[in-house]
Amino acid sequence: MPDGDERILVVEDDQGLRELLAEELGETGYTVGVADNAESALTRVREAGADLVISDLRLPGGDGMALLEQMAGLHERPGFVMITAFGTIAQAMQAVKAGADDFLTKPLDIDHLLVVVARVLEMRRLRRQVARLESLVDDGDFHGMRGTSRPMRELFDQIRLVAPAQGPVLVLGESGTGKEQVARAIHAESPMAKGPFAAVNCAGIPPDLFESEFFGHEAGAFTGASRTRKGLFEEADGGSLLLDEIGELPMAMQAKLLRVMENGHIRPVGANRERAVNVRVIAATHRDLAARIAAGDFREDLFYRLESLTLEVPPLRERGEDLDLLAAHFLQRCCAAQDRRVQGFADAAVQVLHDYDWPGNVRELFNVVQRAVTFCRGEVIDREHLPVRLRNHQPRDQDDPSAPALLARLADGPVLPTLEDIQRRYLRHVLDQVGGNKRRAAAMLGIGRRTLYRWLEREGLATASELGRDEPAASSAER
Ligand SMILES: Nc1ncnc2c1ncn2[C@@H]1O[C@H](COP(=O)(O)OP(=O)(O)OP(=O)(O)O)[C@@H](O)[C@H]1O
Repeated sequence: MPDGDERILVVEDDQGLRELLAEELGETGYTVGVADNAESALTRVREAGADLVISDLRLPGGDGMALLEQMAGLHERPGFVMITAFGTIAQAMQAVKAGADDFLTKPLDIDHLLVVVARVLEMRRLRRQVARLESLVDDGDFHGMRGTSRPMRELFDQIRLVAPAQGPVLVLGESGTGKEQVARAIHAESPMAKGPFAAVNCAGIPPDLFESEFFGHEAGAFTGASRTRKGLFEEADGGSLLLDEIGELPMAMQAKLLRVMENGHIRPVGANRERAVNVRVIAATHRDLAARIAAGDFREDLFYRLESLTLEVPPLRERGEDLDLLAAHFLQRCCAAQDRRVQGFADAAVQVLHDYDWPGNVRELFNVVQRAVTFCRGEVIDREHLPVRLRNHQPRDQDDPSAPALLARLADGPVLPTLEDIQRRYLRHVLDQVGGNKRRAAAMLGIGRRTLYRWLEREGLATASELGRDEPAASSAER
């Protein structure tokens, strides 16, 4: 029995038949709309959507076949049942060939009609379910993270590798790249998956509360501690604990954290005994920890304890086709949340999204799509629905007035250099500019560090082992 959620549009110019069909279908439990010509039917489906269209083959203002063709071009194509006159079986077959799900001949047998309607709607539900499941596989859904680009596939492989291993994991990446999602995926792939997952943002804890947040406290341990409270390590016992923004942890807490990670025991504030805990620590940061160490803000010993399993989450601008995939994914999510039916992005909007460099990464993209869905009143997100900062953004090359001058300098000999020559010279130039710092060089070139390593090795500018030595943040998983 239908629950009224399924919407059927009856397109019929014969008023008597139209009303009869609407009544029968309505009484059966469907939500029914009507139209008496092809044009208004199309407008209705575009604006309000429909799960099934039942249309007469002959209609004023365009025939049912043309309507069928137009429906096929819609993003969410409704099911389609064609009504033909008795004795026009050839036309009915033609309609099925053109994509109609079934046909009915006049005079209509209402019981037969209801069986056909139920079957077509059921088929449509199943088709959508299959498409959804296929998209989960094909769209590279890895524990809620979407990505089919090479850097993301590599990241998923690395997560599968580090998850079963013992020991802490360090997750590096710019803000909004999905570090917390990566931590959840590590937990889900690990032997501790059935245990709890706890997360804390170290930047959000007042310094005097750190110890009790991490290790808990006994009742009366300090003013305001009226009851005994478990700390994060006990909450995460048997599972994983994400320490987000680890770079913000005060030095004194870093020493205590290191101790717990080494001996697996905590002592709640005010307790006179230690307790054993079994927690997988996952630390994340967008900070350059090597620079924090150099500035005296981060303990080197803690860093070395954390960095043996390091994962780097690539920035969105290095993920190529994932931008479209994520935009479409967020569009679907936002439409569902706001109960809207926006079909997609106009070419001009896609261009703007691609020209932008996404400093806020995936989180920024989500916010942009959410805002666009709110501002867009029609079916398609266009340029004007995107924020001004995106529309006014100049792609990097045009941005840099020195680029033509630099190119001229690189190519200033009597013979024009090859592209490889230019690449080699440009690499040296960028390395000079950043004082040999490979992390910054990679960021400036807009490529991943491993790609930079490959280039440098190929150009004979360094060997793999040399490259590893001055890069404390490079992971074993990466090399
Ligand atoms: N690959 C992805 N697929 C789908 N959603 C994603 C993906 N990566 C990130 N997100 C979403 O983007 C948002 C930001 O992700 P997350 O909080 O994990 O980033 P973060 O790197 O931890 O951010 P911060 O540095 O600010 O702590 C979340 O809403 C998350 O669900």
